[in-house]
Amino acid sequence: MSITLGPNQHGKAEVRLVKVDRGTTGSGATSHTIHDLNVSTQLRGDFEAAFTDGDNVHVHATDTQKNVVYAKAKELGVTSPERFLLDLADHWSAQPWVTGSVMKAETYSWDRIPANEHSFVRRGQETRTAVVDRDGERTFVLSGLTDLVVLKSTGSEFHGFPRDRYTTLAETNDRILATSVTAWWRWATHPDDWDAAYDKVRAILLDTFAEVHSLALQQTIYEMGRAVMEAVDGIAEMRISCPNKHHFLVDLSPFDLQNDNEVFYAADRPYGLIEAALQRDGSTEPDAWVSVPGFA
Ligand SMILES: O=c1[nH]c(=O)c2[nH]c(=O)[nH]c2[nH]1
Repeated sequence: MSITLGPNQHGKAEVRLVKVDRGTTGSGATSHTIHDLNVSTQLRGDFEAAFTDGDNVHVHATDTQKNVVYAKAKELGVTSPERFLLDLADHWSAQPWVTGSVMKAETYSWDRIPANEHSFVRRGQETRTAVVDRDGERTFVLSGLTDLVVLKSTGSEFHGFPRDRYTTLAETNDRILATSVTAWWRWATHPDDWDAAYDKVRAILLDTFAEVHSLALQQTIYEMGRAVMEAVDGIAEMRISCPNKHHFLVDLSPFDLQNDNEVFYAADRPYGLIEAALQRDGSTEPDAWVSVPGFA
């Protein structure tokens, strides 16, 4: 009996690429565009020996394939996913032993937050939530939202934190700030129009995220909650939970390319998790929060 190797391929799956185009508008303001892709590459060709003999002489390492995604984003830009995938396919067709490739991309769409030219909300992501908890005479109403994914491509810094022998994080005065907001707010008095109230809170959360020049996600969260509670009297308390969706600048120097804050690796884990409760006049109703998961 002989066993033969059939079709095979190798590549890098789910390369999370964020490319920021920092163009300018007619008014001279800088208008950013986000290209947010999840790219997977596969190569086919004369690669049997790696499978049958462990001979890697022909293998284009999947790590190299990942690097090509980031380097081509810088060299050629990302105009459309199709154009970008064709560019990747062209690159690999020109390499030895490659006879074919499969390049795939998922693209995530972002809508601009009207407040400025560099803040975005991910399209069609969020869920509106509500809890009514009645116990005898008492009724608590919580409104909320989850998975409100927002990103700003500038206007965020993080520095001044303590350093010791375990600290490696570089200080930055210009980073991407991205998070997925989960927020709850407790009503002390009920609004006349629940839907309008929800829209108002959502809009304030987005505008504040966009407008606050952030020195930490902590500060942004607090300002978002504060702005809502200052604008909407009936809200007595808020709880906000935000993962810090880290975007790491890709080091393109090994490829003799400069990365001017343009090409990022969007890490999905681990992530920072920043949470805060805000109270009007320092008062809280702990019983109201029992059925809301995830907050300390
Ligand atoms: O906004 C931030 N807050 C932190 O507490 C923190 N910690 C970290 O590593 N990066 C950040 N960013």
